[in-house]
Amino acid sequence: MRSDSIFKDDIAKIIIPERVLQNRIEELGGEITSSYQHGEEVVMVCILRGAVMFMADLSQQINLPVIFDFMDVSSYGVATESSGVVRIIKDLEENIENRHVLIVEDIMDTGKTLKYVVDMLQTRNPASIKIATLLDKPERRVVKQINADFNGFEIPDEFVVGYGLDFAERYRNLPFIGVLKKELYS
Ligand SMILES: O=P(O)(O)OC[C@H]1O[C@H](OP(=O)(O)OP(=O)(O)O)[C@H](O)[C@@H]1O
Ligand SMILES: Nc1nc2[nH]cnc2c(=O)[nH]1
Ligand SMILES: [Mg+2]
Repeated sequence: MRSDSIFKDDIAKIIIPERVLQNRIEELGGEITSSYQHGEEVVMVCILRGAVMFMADLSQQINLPVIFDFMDVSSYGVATESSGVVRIIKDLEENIENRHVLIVEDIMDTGKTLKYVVDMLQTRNPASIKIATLLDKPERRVVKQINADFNGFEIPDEFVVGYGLDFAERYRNLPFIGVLKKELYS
């Protein structure tokens, strides 16, 4: 039995069902593939932990040689509001100098996490940096100078969970994006 059963009483509504999510990821993979030269190697940088599901599914839709790497940065802790202080918990293993980097993120909210990551990776002189985010909450943006090159869905300002996104580390294994019942976190 899948994870939807155990958590079904905690979810107020499903905003992106599994099939819709997977169809869009397939499209994104196509867009990303055609944005690079044929056969160009791409270092996919997954921002732990939220982007794990998206990285796994998106990478299978990219028809290019890809390298996996992982960076762990965290700004939320167990809260639903960003602290604004981004911490690096794990850095990349790869040297990205002169290589094409695709940052893979689950959600752009205030934009602070991505701004921090992009600025830091830029100092390592990659050939290019592009950003793929599954979700974007444009109403919440604080850092204005950052935009995703590829985005799956624009969503309203609601705290979402599932498909990698957590609340207090739970719900990451749901196969869809949903909104948690308010009484669980307020
Ligand atoms: O645009 P921002 O306001 O910076 O928010 C977006 C970031 O917040 C969440 O990560 P979090 O720091 O909660 O860690 P996690 O990925 O391990 O859940 C999410 O996965 C993004 O990385
Ligand atoms: N789980 C979760 N993490 C976030 N980080 C920034 N916004 C969100 C959100 O809506 N849900
Ligand atoms: Mg994250």
